[in-house]
Amino acid sequence: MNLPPISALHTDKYQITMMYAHFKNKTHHHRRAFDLYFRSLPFGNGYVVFAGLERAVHYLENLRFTEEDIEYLRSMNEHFEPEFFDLLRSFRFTGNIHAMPEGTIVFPDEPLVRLEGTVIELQLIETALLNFIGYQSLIATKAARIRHIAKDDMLLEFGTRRAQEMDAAVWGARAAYIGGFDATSNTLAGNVFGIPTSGTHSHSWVQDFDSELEAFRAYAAAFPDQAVLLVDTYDTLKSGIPHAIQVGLELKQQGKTLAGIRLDSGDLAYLSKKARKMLDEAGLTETKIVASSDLDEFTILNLKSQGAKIDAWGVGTKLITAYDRPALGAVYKMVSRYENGEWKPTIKISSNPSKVTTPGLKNIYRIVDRKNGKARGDLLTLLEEQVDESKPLVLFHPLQPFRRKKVKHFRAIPLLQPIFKNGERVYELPSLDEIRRYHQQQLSLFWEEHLRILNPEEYHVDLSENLWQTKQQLLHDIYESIKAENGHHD
Ligand SMILES: Nc1ncnc2c1ncn2[C@@H]1O[C@H](COP(=O)(O)OP(=O)(O)OP(=O)(O)O)[C@@H](O)[C@H]1O
Ligand SMILES: O=P(O)(O)OC[C@H]1O[C@H](OP(=O)(O)OP(=O)(O)O)[C@H](O)[C@@H]1O
Ligand SMILES: O=C(O)c1cccnc1
Repeated sequence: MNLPPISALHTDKYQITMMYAHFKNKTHHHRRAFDLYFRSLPFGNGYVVFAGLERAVHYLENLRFTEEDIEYLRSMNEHFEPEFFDLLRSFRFTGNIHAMPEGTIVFPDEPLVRLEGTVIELQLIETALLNFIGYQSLIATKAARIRHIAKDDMLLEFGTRRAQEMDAAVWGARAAYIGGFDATSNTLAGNVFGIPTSGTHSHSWVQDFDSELEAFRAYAAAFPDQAVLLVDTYDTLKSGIPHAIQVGLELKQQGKTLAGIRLDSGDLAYLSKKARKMLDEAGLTETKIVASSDLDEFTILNLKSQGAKIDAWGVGTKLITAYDRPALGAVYKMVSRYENGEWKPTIKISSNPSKVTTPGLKNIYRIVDRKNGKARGDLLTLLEEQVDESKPLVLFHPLQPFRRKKVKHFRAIPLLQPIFKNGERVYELPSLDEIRRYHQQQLSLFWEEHLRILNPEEYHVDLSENLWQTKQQLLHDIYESIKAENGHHD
């Protein structure tokens, strides 16, 4: 894979201003820890498919300020002193990162990435990591929803022309593949990531000839055995399908097969049923029916319920733009400060209890029932805690701690993997096909109740007793200190 390096300037200006203010304050080397996570599930789905790590790794491994970047920053603000630029010249990512492998099924408020490092490096990279992971996870999740409905049908990603620019098309194609699509129409994504590609032809091919039949013949001559003919340019039932059948029969005489037809407008259920019947009656039983036209998981579900005879679905706009939820809303919050030789948890308080951060360096375990192999819940713990699999585990809802359940005979599977240690990558990036397989294995851990696309059952992410106590103590200490300060002022 040959990807261009990503500029260190791919960040928000406030990261640079904070870096400078830390430099002036002589606190730039202070060590901090952050968590990257999201707070609410997109599309009404029951889970998110984690994606974006590979791009994040590539970014972090190559993160440098070039002389040109430095020149630009010099022109940006007259306060920046030359010694700050020396710091940027020697800048390298030196931190520790743990993250979920791509393809993992993840839930709100779980650290998807846990980072430790100097405060300035962790500030600098926040924006890019949220950018990559937020978008790619969103598309992988949308793709997984569509896969859930399509079952074993072929799914083709057609979104590039409607995507929010080039990176979204290319990395979106990769995310869609992770989420379960079979192929992409984007040949760059095919080349860079090794994703299978697929292509039919457009209406312009048909318009380019004096007749539809001539157009179909010419296309089939170029790709005997692979041609998928678009049948809706003029009249699907009266012209497109009969012409495709004529070409299919001509191919048959040469010992070849018309691979498929594509329906791109009209009543896809009605037309596909008619088309299947016409093709079968002509003896073209192997010719597949591809459909496209503003599809998403709901339309596909509906078409299937109408008995549509569609073998392959081409999905563009609504997948690649995450049409019904254009951002995951991932966040990156400081969770701990290293002071006087130890980590001290920090918290961000909000009037909305679900937005109060969970402090400290944490691990996350998937609690899996040993008998049926199904996940019972995820458990966030403090880093130093061990989960003892030989004893019953009490899980409770962090916002409603009186709701408790006891779990026995379980495995506690740690989800965060070491990715960088002191700036060195310690993680071997899996191949895309390994990621896809891992994603499928992940899905098999969950009951269908959590996987259905409409009103899924909530999957629980709980805090260990110790972590919950730490959070309550910190909240208590902060409110006490605010009270004390207000007392002084009164
Ligand atoms: N049987 C069906 N049931 C439910 N939705 C359908 C059915 N057939 C097609 N659709 C969907 O209805 C929408 C029709 O889109 P639209 O009104 O733009 O017309 P079109 O048939 O695509 O024609 P054109 O491309 O010529 O504008 C698409 O989202 C398509 O996927
Ligand atoms: O509907 P989407 O899910 O976004 O899928 C992509 C659409 O892009 C193409 O149409 P377009 O009109 O751009 O080109 P065409 O001339 O090939 O029909 C294709 O025929 C699909 O309808
Ligand atoms: O191959 C196709 O049919 C295709 C590709 C991209 C967009 N629409 C259709």
